[in-house]
Order: sequence, then C-alpha cells, then structure tokens
Amino acid sequence: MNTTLISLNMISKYFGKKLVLKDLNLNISKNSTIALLGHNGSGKSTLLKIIAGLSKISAGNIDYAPQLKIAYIPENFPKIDLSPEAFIQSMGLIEGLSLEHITTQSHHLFDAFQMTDMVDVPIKFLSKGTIQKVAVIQALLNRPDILLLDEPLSGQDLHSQKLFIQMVQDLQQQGVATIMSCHERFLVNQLAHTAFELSDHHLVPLDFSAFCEIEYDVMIFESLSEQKITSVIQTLIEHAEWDHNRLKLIVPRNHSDLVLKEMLNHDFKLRVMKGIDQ
Ligand SMILES: Nc1ncnc2c1ncn2[C@@H]1O[C@H](COP(=O)(O)OP(=O)(O)OP(=O)(O)O)[C@@H](O)[C@H]1O
Repeated sequence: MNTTLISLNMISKYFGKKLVLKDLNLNISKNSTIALLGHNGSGKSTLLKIIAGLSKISAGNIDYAPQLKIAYIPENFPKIDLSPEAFIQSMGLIEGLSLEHITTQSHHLFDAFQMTDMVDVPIKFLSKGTIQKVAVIQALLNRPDILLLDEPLSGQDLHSQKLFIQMVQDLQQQGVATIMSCHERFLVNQLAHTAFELSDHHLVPLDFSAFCEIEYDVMIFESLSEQKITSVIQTLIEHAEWDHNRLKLIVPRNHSDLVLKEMLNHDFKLRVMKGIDQ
C-alpha cells in the first residue's frame, strides 16, 4: 500500500534574501527510500531540517500523517562529554524505553558497528564516523516512521557503510521511510528507490541506473596537516573527506592512476587503496 506519510507542496525557503529552495513538491510514502544529491550548499541539509520540522518554510505547506515519529540525524552531531553508552541510555529512557530493551539492543548495535571498545569514551573524543554511528544507534533503538539522515555515510569506513546499508534495507522492509543526503553516487543505487538532485533550487529526479556502471577505488592518504588537494584532483575524484590527518578519496577507477601520481607528487602518503566491492 502506498501510504503517504509526508507531502511537501510548493515549498520555498529563503534565508534573508537568499533563495535556497523554490516550489518543491515531494511525497514521502511508507517504505520509500529517497536519496538527495547536490553540490555543497545546494540545500540538502535545509530540506532535511524542514522535513524534520526544525526549519521554517517561507512559502507552501507540508502535510504530516498523524502521530508520525521522525528521527533526524544531523551531519554534525554535538561533541558532548557523555559516553556513547550513557548517551544512548539517557535518550532511550527519555523516550520511554525500558532499561532492559535499551541495554540489549544497544549492545547488539555497538557490536555490529564494531565500536564496543569505545562505548565508555566521551563522545567529544570520537571520530566523526564513530559519532555518526552513535546517532544512528540512538535513532534505531526506538524505531521511527521516518529516518532523516544527513550524509550518514560520509564519516564511515566501508564495513560500517555496508552494515548501514543493510540496516536501512531492513528498516525499509519494516515500513520505515528513509531520506538521506548523500554525496556517494556509487552507493545510491544500493540504498534508494528514488533519487533527486537539488539543482538551481529545484528537485530534479535522477536516473541512477548509470551510476551502477562506474567502478570506484577508495584511497586513504596521510598528511601532516589538512593540506588542500589540487584543483586537478578535485575534478578527477567523486568525493574527498578529512578525518584528523587522514584523507579519504573516492575515485572513479579510470582516474585512479592519475590521482595517485598527483597525490604522491604533493607529498601525501598512501596508506590504503582498494576497490569498492559493489
Ligand atoms: N541558518 C542559516 N542561515 C543562513 N544561511 C543558511 C543557513 N543554513 C544554511 N544556509 C545557506 O543555505 C544554503 C544551503 O545550505 P545547506 O546546508 O542546506 O546545503 P547542503 O546541500 O546541505 O550543503 P553540504 O553538501 O555542504 O552539506 C547555503 O548557501 C547555506 O550557506
């Protein structure tokens, strides 16, 4: 059954005089998994916050099904003093879950996300990827109707990305709708039924069958400082992301040799290189 949970009707968003979104229409139904792509600053986070009810629209209207449980996972989770275990426990109790349910479920998820040795470390000391895992675990503990994820895969290693994809697929089977912003085109076909690109303030439907044909490599480099990558490399890669002194690049395979040569010429040290197993 195609039950609509949320429908966005002709919504627009301005920040002051700056137009970000213009006349968007979107229907989010049960089981749907929607990927939002678009360049930096195109409005993906803004749209997710609007759907979560955290940002006001300038025009249009939004209809929500009654008693909808929405979980929103921001791109940057606050760096707090609590440990993952303490945080998950207090959030679970606030949501009315039993301590037994919280403990059993969270330990299962900590284990699955390979972070059992970090459950006592204050969140502020964890890497971006690990903090995202904590946010995802918190959202999964009390199954939402809609899960909104702002670049959930960006800080994750490949193992966690795959696990995460599996979880999204499981949730989808249970009727949970998922909307995520995502830079990694190569993952979109595994995650989403529908993909849109935010372009020129509008939502443009994407045919992502073409993404499946491209093969990618992951390269991880080390550098003493977060030095800039050259504009040549920028044009050759799909995605770049720093975590402390490590830089992860996702590179279409036909550019890998060129990117590697260019990075080594600029004193980056290669630590890992592998193909992405689709
Ligand atoms: N609170 C705010 N006040 C003013 N401008 C804002 C605010 N939040 C976002 N913007 C602007 O709105 C535009 C869209 O930002 P948004 O963060 O939604 O983009 P994005 O597609 O999620 O980008 P990224 O891929 O870098 O996360 C940007 O130009 C941004 O500077």
